[in-house]
Amino acid sequence: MTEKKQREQLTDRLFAHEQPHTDFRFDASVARVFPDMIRRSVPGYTTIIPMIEVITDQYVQPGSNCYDLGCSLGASTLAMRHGIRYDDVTLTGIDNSADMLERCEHYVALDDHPLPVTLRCEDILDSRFSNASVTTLNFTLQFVAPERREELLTRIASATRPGGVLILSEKIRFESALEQDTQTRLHHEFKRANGYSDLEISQKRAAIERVLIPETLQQHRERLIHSGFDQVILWYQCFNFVSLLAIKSAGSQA
Ligand SMILES: C[S@@+](CC[C@H](N)C(=O)[O-])C[C@H]1O[C@@H](n2cnc3c(N)ncnc32)[C@H](O)[C@@H]1O
Ligand SMILES: O=C(O)C(=O)C[C@]1(C(=O)O)C=C[C@@H](O)C=C1
Repeated sequence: MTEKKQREQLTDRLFAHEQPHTDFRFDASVARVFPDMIRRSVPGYTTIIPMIEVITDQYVQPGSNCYDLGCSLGASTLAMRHGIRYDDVTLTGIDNSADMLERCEHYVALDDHPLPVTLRCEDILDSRFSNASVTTLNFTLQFVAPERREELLTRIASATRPGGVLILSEKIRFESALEQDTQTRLHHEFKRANGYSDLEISQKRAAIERVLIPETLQQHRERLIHSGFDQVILWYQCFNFVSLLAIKSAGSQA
């Protein structure tokens, strides 16, 4: 295959032609174009990934476990891997899409680093966590049913050591209708600037509507505290996409 053909195959054109509505799924066709899709769809994604390495480096503890939940193709997993400077730390990536994990294995193998990465195909609602120092949910919680989110965060918080963290990145919504409209318009302009057509933007919007349920910043903050984290810091925002750092203070019970 020519390089041009190869590039075209990896470009997200999944919503380029008019098609009947189906809910968005992380299937083989999405897995194939995912790096291109997420880079062109999520403002700040290309900043957040390298910062996950910086944050991991700051909070990882020797002899602990690190988790990347909803790891997709492993971009956030590999960022964590490069931030881990102890050889007695475990790093586990979990995703319930076999199509995503199959490609993730390939990217992990290509990444030249001595720390082993364990990949597990399972629903994070069924996963067990223990002795955690850094856990990442990079644009994953938004796909979990809202009524199951608190129980998941509570299990993560109670498995987190004192001084450990959760990095939580999410698409958010706004209480104010005016801000919601402005931020949504700016997000769509970002997509347009990245080459998506109006048809692609509107068909993708309809496909994710019932699958990706955004909440407000305040809902996230309050639930993280209620789940057992002691401090929540907004460390990144671009339009309606944010990343939070939830910290278990050094004095709290693990
Ligand atoms: C937007 S992607 C995450 C991107 C990735 N963390 C990164 O930084 O590139 C969301 C991922 O979460 C996974 N996912 C959604 N719900 C899940 C669940 N309940 N259990 C496991 N994985 C889930 C999806 O299969 C998908 O791969
Ligand atoms: O909100 C959108 O338009 C998106 O495309 C966002 C988003 C995400 O935030 O995960 C949704 C699905 C794909 O995984 C890539 C990006």
